[in-house]
Amino acid sequence: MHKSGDLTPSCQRILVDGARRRLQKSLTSCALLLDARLSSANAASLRRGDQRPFSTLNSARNDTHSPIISARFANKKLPNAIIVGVKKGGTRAVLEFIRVHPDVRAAGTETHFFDRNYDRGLEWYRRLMPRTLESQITMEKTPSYFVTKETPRRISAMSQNTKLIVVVRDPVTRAISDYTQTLSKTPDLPSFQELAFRNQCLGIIDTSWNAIRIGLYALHLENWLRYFPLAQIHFVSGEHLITDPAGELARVQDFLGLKRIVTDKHFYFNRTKGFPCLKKPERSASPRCLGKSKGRTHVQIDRDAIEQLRDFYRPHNVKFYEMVGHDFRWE
Ligand SMILES: Nc1ncnc2c1ncn2[C@@H]1O[C@H](COP(=O)(O)OS(=O)(=O)O)[C@@H](OP(=O)(O)O)[C@H]1O
Repeated sequence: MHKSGDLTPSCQRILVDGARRRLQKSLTSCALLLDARLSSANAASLRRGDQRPFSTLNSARNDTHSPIISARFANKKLPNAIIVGVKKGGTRAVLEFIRVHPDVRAAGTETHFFDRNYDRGLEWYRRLMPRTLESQITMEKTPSYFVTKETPRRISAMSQNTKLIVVVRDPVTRAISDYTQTLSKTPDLPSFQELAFRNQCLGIIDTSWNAIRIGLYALHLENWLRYFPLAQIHFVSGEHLITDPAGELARVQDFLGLKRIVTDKHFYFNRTKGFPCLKKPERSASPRCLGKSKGRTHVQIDRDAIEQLRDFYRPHNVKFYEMVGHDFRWE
């Protein structure tokens, strides 16, 4: 056996590093084993219908398990900020752009926790989140939240401090984008006009059609303001997001209390795509644009129908501008 005094400093370092690696390895396998045991215990508890809030479950764990386990579990946090809408507003772009920031980690897929999966409980939701350091914020995006009646109350029950981001876009263009997406999945869909109007000659809009209803931003916002102050909701212009992504991202970073790290240096305009793209997305060194379903060519809608929709939305838009204190200029 060596005595450390017999060895040169570089040999000592090699021995220390080796010991540290072995220790690290055995701690990791120990933690993985316990992690697996806890996962199955937790799955059993969820099968039993254990719907206790996360804080209760977590503190129960902390009572009985080692600091290694607490650390492993503590690093999946419930989101601090959520992009709650609007569908086809540019929500994917905002999430992909903001997650370039080193202090942001995000769930990749839409969780639909607060609208479709609420019964699964907060622990299920937390598990969908990425692991984060204490200094990092956790985010997710599910655009349907903005128009789901129960969502504001449910998010405020999780945390009244949750920061909310809404990407808004001209409701007429948004409706056409929404229709274009549905048509791509359902080719025998009735025409846009058939769905948008109860009576096109009389200019009567069918507000029960989701593609129309989602664009009534003032109406939906009223519901959010019952649970959150306006200052806790940040609105991104879907139009500016395309023409000036760095400008919009600067405001998003300010709102989230982050240093402005995502800047114009992160974007380039891809002429083939016709949209701004990232030079270096999260965890990748090569440039990337959003997928084919983002930035589709829209179905052509006749001018009269568009004018009628503009007339319909105008008072709703004005009300929305007044509520948020910003004119988005959808004319
Ligand atoms: N950089 C960049 N690249 C591609 N697309 C961009 C970008 N910025 C904003 N957009 C706009 O995002 C629209 C899709 O919005 P969402 O991501 O919210 O759609 S979804 O609700 O998640 O389906 C999508 O709508 P369509 O153009 O109608 O396809 C885009 O206009």
